[in-house]
Amino acid sequence: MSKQGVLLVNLGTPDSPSVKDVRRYLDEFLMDERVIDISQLGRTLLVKGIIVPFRGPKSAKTYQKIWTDKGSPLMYYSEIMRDELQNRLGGGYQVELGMRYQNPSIESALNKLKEGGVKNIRVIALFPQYASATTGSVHQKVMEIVSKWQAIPDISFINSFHNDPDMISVFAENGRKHDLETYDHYLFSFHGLPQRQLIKGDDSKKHCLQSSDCCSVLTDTNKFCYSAQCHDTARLIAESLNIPRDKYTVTFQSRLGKEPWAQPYTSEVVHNLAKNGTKRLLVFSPAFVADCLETIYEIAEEYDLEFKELGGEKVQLVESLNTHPVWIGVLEKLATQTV
Ligand SMILES: C=CC1=C(C)c2cc3[nH]c(cc4nc(cc5[nH]c(cc1n2)c(C)c5CCC(=O)O)C(CCC(=O)O)=C4C)c(C)c3C=C
Ligand SMILES: [Fe+2]
Ligand SMILES: [Fe+2]
Repeated sequence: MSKQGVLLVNLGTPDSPSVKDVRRYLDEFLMDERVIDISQLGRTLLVKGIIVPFRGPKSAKTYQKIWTDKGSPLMYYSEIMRDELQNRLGGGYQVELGMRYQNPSIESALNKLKEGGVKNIRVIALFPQYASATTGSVHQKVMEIVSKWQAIPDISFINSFHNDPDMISVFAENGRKHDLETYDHYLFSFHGLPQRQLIKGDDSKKHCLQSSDCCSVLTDTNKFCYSAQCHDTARLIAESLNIPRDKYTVTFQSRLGKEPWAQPYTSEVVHNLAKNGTKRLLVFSPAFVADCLETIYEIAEEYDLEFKELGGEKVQLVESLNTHPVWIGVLEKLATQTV
């Protein structure tokens, strides 16, 4: 009997923390028209002329700080997710891992599934909240590759899983490991997105960024809004930990460039909280399923340092889903559920 195929896709990471490999990674990543969604000429000048040459060496230094003897955290956690999911699903399934940028490529993972003769493919982009720049880009790439195959099997895509109750419970459990009541305030810091992309993602053109709270409450009409899905994830984690609404803030980090991104910015909120006398800050980062540069370095090191310089005592990162068995159970559910 032929197997069922599962393709897990994460963002990707450089092959090594060398300047050359980081530049190659940034080039592929930022030349994606869904990530920097401006004209081809504008993107080429910006990415190849400015970001890759200048950001490459700076980024390489931060990658060197988080690199371990097992490699990039994003990669090794993703590999364990693949192996653990394969163990859970057993011989009736073939699970492969692809990265949207760099290695292993989505194409190589899809080819393994083709060689394995799978009868169908379930694509799971490892981003809880939908954004065109992440999940959308993964789905486009898969469709581009598979559209060239002679025999195209049944293919299904998971759009998002921002409110999965088991995923929420893992973030909550990881939060509880930190003596919640010893913190003055809690942040839910999500990866940012240019505001332009939020507006573009609203097909109705009636909701995103049209009023003060339109991107902070998830409804039927803005169900694909990245910001609204992030707010929903944060609300669910906060509710399961009994964190009152005035004790937490939803923020967006990792802004690139000068144009406006989803707000408020994590860096500004961290600064304001420190200046207003907040001493201990617990930070969840539920846009990521695995700890990576953006959590291990940006939150746990950079924000912690800046917070302390302004009078705060501690910015504590809550660990990500990583290899938690309940999270692997979520993947199993996403791989087998009827869509
Ligand atoms: C215009 C630029 C970017 C957009 C839009 C963007 C969206 C986006 N990214 C993630 C997840 C991750 N991003 C990571 C790193 C990273 N992101 C950008 C730029 C944009 N991201 C850059 C330039 C980098 C590289 C690092 C740096 O130089 O700062 C990572 C970490 C990868 C790792 O190897 O650890 C993740 C994960 C999401 C979820 C998202 C939109 C929703
Ligand atoms: Fe990013
Ligand atoms: Fe919105």
